[in-house]
Amino acid sequence: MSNIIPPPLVRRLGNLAGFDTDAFEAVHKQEGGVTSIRVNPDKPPFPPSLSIDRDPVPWCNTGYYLPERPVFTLDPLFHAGCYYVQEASSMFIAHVIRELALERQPLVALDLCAAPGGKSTLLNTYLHPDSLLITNELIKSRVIVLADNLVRWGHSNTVVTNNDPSAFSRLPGYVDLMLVDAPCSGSGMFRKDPAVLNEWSESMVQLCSERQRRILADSLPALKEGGILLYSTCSYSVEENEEIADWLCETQGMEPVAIPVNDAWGIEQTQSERHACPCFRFYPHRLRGEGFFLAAFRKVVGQPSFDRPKPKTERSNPSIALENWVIHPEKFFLFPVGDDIHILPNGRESDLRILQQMLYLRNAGTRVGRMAKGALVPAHDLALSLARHPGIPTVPLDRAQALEYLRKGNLPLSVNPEGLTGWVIASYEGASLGWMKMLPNRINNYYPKEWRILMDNG
Ligand SMILES: C[S@@+](CC[C@H](N)C(=O)[O-])C[C@H]1O[C@@H](n2cnc3c(N)ncnc32)[C@H](O)[C@@H]1O
Repeated sequence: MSNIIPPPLVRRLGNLAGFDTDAFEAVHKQEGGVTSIRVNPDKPPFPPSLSIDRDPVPWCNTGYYLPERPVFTLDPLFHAGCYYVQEASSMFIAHVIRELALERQPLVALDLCAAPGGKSTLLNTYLHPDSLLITNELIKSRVIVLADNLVRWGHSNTVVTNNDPSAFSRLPGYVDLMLVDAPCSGSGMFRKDPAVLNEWSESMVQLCSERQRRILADSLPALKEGGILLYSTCSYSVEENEEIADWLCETQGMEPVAIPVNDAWGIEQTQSERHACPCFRFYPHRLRGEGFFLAAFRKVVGQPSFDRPKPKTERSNPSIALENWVIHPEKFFLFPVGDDIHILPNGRESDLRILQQMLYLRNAGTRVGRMAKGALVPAHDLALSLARHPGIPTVPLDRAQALEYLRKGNLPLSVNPEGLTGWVIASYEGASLGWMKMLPNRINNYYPKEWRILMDNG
């Protein structure tokens, strides 16, 4: 495996103001990259199991660098959605949201290329809690991972879709905020994943640039006039970055949006050639993070908007009592998906109907469970949801027991000294891992078999 940065890429980057070829090449020869996590502020606890040296990511107040890379699979809090392992540069989106005051009011947001969910979970945390997040992934196998990661993160105001970007043109002017974290040639990941180096070529950059334009042109009708587009890649190539920024201004009715940043962070600010769009480049020799690019835009062209049907009066379905399962059930409406009951925050019923008509939905809101013999059989998703009722009995497990639970193993009756019966939450350091059913002579482990960990303690 070669660790030599392709000369055509270095030559091209060498022409950019502020680019230091020697430092860039030197950092790619160093062993190991940077490990960072973003904690979930809505879930306890701040992960004590990770020796976080409390070295924060400068542009994201929930991001932290770790001194080394632990085996995350063996940390129960990782499975509980208490944090997400995310490359630090990508967390810049938290800063962008705050600088553009996007968290001030509820938005309809679309994360178009979303799997595995790093930026969607970030949007869940940073957008106004009454927002609706539509998180989309084209590739079927990847949308499963995306949906699982969002279940772990625990927010109920999210709809996961599995569509080609062109499907969103059926929803003209529907969204206030669109994030396009586009598939790219991946040069920003050379240090983290040297295998990407062998796949890189100039023709691949060209292909990616064409695909990025296609993805944007196909989906941008969904952004309303005045709406914000965040465009990002993990490529260093100007063809996939600044040139796309100029193309957006020239052909898609977008104007650039400036974002103030702290110079001490080491983020390189460039301008696109023709429209002087402010662009942000993250270089691993300038800061603790991998290669990343972001630019922000506002739609200024007139955009016909989707004719939304008048919302019907929305109310919870009184025939199913969720009082003991869901906190503030009056804030949600219920809807069936097959045999399952899901909840979505009130006020989003018409959005759900529209999205169900126009798109293929992989998940919507929080799956609460299904009725059997007049009682609710709770879904795993509810166990990880922020909407779960805090009064549900909990059985605290130590680390070894928690890992046994996550392997879907058998737990001894001794974990239940209080003799609880029925459905209980298996918890670790205050965080919910999933359901157990306490029977007089045994404990049934309801951890989903497709989620179970296959690793030994190591
Ligand atoms: C850079 S990754 C997204 C990473 C994600 N935003 C995150 O933060 O975790 C780009 C995604 O685009 C998807 N993709 C690939 N080809 C695509 C296409 N033609 N249209 C839309 N998305 C595509 C890939 O499957 C991949 O999940």
